[in-house]
Amino acid sequence: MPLVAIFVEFEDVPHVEILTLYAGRIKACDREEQYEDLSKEFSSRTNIQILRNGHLVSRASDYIIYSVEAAGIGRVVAEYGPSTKQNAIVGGQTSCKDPEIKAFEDHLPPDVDIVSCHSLHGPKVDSKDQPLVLIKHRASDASFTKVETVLRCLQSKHVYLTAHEHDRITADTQAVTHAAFLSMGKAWHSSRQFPWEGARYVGGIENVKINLTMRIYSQKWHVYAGLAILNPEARKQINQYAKSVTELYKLMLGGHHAELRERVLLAKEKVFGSDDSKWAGKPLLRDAVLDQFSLGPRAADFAPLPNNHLSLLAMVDCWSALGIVPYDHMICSTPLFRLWLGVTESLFRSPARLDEALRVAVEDNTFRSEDLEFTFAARGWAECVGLGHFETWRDRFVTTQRFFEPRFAEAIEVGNAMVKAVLESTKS
Ligand SMILES: NC(=O)C1=CN([C@@H]2O[C@H](COP(=O)(O)OP(=O)(O)OC[C@H]3O[C@@H](n4cnc5c(N)ncnc54)[C@H](OP(=O)(O)O)[C@@H]3O)[C@@H](O)[C@H]2O)C=CC1
Ligand SMILES: O=C(O)C(=O)Cc1ccc(O)cc1
Repeated sequence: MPLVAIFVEFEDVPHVEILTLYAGRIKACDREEQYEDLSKEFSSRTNIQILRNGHLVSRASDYIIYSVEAAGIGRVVAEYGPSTKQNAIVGGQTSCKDPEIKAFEDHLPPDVDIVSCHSLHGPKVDSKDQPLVLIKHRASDASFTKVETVLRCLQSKHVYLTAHEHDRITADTQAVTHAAFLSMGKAWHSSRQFPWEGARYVGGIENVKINLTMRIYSQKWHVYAGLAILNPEARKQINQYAKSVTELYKLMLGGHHAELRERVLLAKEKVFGSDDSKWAGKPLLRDAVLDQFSLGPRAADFAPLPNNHLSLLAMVDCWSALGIVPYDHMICSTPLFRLWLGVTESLFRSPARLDEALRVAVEDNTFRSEDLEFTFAARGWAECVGLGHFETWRDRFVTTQRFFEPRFAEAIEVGNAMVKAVLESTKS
């Protein structure tokens, strides 16, 4: 069965793996001006035919995947959708399904089936065993089976959801997780520091914060903007995260240790259970694994500076306020979310670590200004998402991206190695 993709920058992102892994015939296109370059690039791939535009791809293909910027899906489907071959199957790989499904419903002929998908992992992660969401929105069983047969080349774990369930879960997992990392990056940028050059950010938890922040900022802004701004479920989550950060920071500033402790422990109980029953049998992450992936140099006897872990305390406070139990979403979680939950867990699992963070939060003024920058950053992202301002979102992202850019080559390598090692070590 011919498979078609309308996208494409041929980078190592999940949907592009289909081009590598699927052995059947594929027709693909990018924008028309990319035609010559793409044709040259794929000239040696006998099963892949590059066409000039989406009309030519659509009219000749049985299964079409739209893999374009989420914000552009309406425009692109409006253009090519009416050219879809009779009785074909159409799907999308965008990170937010609400606009995608709307575009299909608005612009595809009624005889066309709709089955969407979403690979829940980013670049340089082997698609094998990672979650792949499949959405049988308007399709016969036979069409759905065809899609599963094609996508089986990814060797991912198929997760069956509706579009609405998909958006709700990815708002809880991806959007709010990204908000935390985007805020860390912005705060470090505002303080003009590469965190791995300072003593505060040493050790396993800090390596995760730094490496994942670099991973996000080294990618394309539209992926993160799309899943935050276009997902109708995401706004509330991102807003709550900013609110949690602000309120905890105020308690810290005011020296309200008892109140802060009570609030954090209550959140811990709601999220992790009163008898810690929500933890898995073993920790999601092990310090020994994380400790290896430092971007900065480390002397053997180097002691990390105390850290109140505002970003992690706020995460649990946010989950608690929204009634989110993150473990419920493991079946369709991204590696990034699992790592973030893992470091949160490692702080909250250890009463001594948590007590120390709460003590530092109130008694230690060393990092007040950095935490203030982090609070501003979280509020800034939330406001931007709330207003739905794509351009402001892009500018906020790109200026910080530029700041870190000289360090990306090294950071991406270390970050990829960390994600790979953690995925290996958590296989069971
Ligand atoms: N990056 C990731 O890790 C993941 C991304 N996704 C989702 O997949 C989608 C694509 O993301 P990604 O591949 O990273 O982004 P890219 O920017 O690399 O790919 C989108 C491509 O679509 C092309 N395009 C835009 N309009 C048209 C058109 N009219 N006809 C043909 N091609 C067109 C763009 O061209 P041009 O650049 O010239 O505008 C671009 O090459 C997004 O919705 C993203 O949210 C899903 C899972 C993971
Ligand atoms: O793991 C993450 O959250 C990532 O950042 C990578 C990513 C980005 C967009 C997607 O739609 C899916 C995965």
